[in-house]
Amino acid sequence: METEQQQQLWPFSVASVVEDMIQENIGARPRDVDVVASRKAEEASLRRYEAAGWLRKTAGVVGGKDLPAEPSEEEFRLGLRSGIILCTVLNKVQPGAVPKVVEGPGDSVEVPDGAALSAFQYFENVRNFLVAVEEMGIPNFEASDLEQGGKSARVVSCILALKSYSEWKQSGGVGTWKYGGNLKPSSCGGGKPFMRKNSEPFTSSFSRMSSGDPSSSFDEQFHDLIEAGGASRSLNMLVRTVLSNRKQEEIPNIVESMLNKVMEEFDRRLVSHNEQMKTAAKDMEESSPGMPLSRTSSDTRMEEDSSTQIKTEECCSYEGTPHEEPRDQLLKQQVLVERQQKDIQELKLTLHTTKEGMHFLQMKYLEEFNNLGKHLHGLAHAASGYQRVLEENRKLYNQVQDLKGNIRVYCRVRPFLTGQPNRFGAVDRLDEGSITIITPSKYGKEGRKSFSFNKVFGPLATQEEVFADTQPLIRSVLDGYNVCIFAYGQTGSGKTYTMTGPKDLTEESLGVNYRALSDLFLLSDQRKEVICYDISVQMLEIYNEQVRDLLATDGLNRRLEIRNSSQNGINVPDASLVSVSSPSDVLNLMNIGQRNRAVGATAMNDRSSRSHSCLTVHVQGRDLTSGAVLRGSMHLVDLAGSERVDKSEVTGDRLKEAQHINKSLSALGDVIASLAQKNSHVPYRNSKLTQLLQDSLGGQAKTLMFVHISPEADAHGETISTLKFAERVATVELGAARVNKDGSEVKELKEQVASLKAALAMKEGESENSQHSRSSTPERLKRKPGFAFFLQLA
Ligand SMILES: Nc1ncnc2c1ncn2[C@@H]1O[C@H](COP(=O)(O)OP(=O)(O)OP(=O)(O)O)[C@@H](O)[C@H]1O
Repeated sequence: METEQQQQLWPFSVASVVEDMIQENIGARPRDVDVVASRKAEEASLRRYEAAGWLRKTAGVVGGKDLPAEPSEEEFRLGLRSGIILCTVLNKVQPGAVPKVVEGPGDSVEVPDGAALSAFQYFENVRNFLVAVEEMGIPNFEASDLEQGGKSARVVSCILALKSYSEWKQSGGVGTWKYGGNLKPSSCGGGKPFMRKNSEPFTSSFSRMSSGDPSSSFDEQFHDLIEAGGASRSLNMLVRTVLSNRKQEEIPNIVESMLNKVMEEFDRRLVSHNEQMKTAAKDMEESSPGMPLSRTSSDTRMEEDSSTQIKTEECCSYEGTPHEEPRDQLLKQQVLVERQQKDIQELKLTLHTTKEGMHFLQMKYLEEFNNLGKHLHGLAHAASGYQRVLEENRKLYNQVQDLKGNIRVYCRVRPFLTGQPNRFGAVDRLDEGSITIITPSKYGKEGRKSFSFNKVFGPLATQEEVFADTQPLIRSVLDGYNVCIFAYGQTGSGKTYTMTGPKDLTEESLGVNYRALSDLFLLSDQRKEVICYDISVQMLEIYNEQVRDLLATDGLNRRLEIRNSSQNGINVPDASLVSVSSPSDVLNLMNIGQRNRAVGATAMNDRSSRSHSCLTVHVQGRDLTSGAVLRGSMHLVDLAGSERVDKSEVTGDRLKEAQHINKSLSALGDVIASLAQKNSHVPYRNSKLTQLLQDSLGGQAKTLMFVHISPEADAHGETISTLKFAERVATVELGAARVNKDGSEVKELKEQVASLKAALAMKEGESENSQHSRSSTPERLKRKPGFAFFLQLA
């Protein structure tokens, strides 16, 4: 029972430790045991035959008995049991060593009572022999070795030692006789041949075992020892095999060292086991902090119990001498079992508490998970709400843009160019929303004509101011709307300046194109957490009603087809589409495009363009939350010069170019006017220009046109025709905007009435000071607000 409990508590047993130790330190392995045993048996036989042969030769026929030449162990033992042969031989070697040999009944000797000599009488022979041999310093044996089950090997050793002594003596007996070079007769006297060092408790106990019962052999004692520790028979065999290989006199030291190693190993394993127990207990405590585990005390008890168990085990296994009362041992075992049971109960309780703790924690986690889930749900709801608000915001923003008018026309007056004579200007007056042009009179009297726009920019307006009204539309592009920005005007009126900038660009002089794209990249970057944008660019030219790719790198000037209503908003799929990620990318592309643009000389401006150029920016945004895709585009169109062509001046190619330009500009005007009037039919197909921009004009699209005016007086004609074109577009749209803007309509009407009154009053004054009115400085114009309304209404 003790052994079972030990095995339950400890992951090893005394037997396993001994077995491991023997295998590790002595090197005997179970599979070697058979080989070793048979070799040993063979050697033992040979030694026995040698001893028997020498005895036969020396003693001859003694007492009617003779030893077989090659006796078995049993025959050998029986032959010598009477001690007669032994004493006879000894007396021959050392005459008088055994003064009186008790003879056995033989042919020549009559036993008086007819019975065999008693065992006691024979024992006298053996004892006399052993005493004599001992006195001679020859290793002897136990009398019991001649009995059944005794060890004949020691008897053989003794006889062979005697033989060696005899030979030494026969050879003259010079020097000190030594048997095998390791016999120390003096240390083996007193009938206690197995003296051991007594340095440790365990070895002392073993010594006591050895000396306490002389009749018990080492093997029996060791067997007992191992059995007490729960050893198996195989272990016993293993130890026997290891020891039988040794000389008798070596065995005590071997056993001692072996057992020392066993003890060391046992201690080492106990320490490591205790460490493991401690670590496991620590892990348990860490896994359930705050639990009422009285672990420290439990641990301490465990350690105490462990040490108790070590002591008990030592006691039972090694100190269990025959002197110790079995009752005490039983009591100790009972105490041990009780303690272990108590510990098991405690462990069970701890386990139960831990389980409950875990259950509690599980419930708590579940509750927290649920709360988190609710939070997450709320957040998701809020996020979708935020998305809805964003979407709403987008719509409202673009509605505001709509209210401002989907088609907006701005007028920009170029300053007088440096070096040009500052002749009488064509512009009589301009204010924020209108411009008045001096019209040459048929009858020599000047007239005035005024035009209204969403905004009028004077000669001093900066590029930044001009762009300011364009800026809101950039956001619309990112919201998925299409935007068209046109620069309209006669050659040299400043179209390229507005759209691109002057030849030598500075930060201030950067045109609408660059600024629009800069804003586009800036806004897309600001939204990158919400929407991921891809921005790519195409640059096309329409020259003589043919569409060409200005970014073509193969040098081929292919004519491209326009395909409307494409899925991805790209109407000219064969044109180069270049992905861009910064304004400078776009600037480089614009430079390439500009170089490729067809430029022809005209009488008015040697670098004026006779083609429409269109920089198209395609924007595709993917909402990172919903995955929804938005597509918007922005066309930045630098139109060809709008001047009328005097057939007498240009012919041939120039004339052809001019006709195409006029036709396409007129088609553009028709389309915009139709859209503004919300006509059911919009004549997109009348020109390549309107075809190209079909998807970006009308509907939700926003159109912005910069109408450019040259201030020179000799540009009267062109200016008037330009303004008429612009007026056609702008007036319709402005009217529509007024009707649409319900809230502001009354206010605007009131303003109109006020302006009308003011204009009437001024008209009266003007007729009086007609001379003064000829001056056309902007300052003067600005002093007369409302004049534009008057003229427009007139
Ligand atoms: N607002 C302005 N301020 C200063 N200079 C200007 C302005 N507008 C135009 N210019 C200058 O006037 C000249 C003609 O302008 P620009 O080339 O832009 O005209 P355009 O209408 O594009 O002509 P074309 O139709 O031939 O391309 C250029 O030298 C330009 O730098």
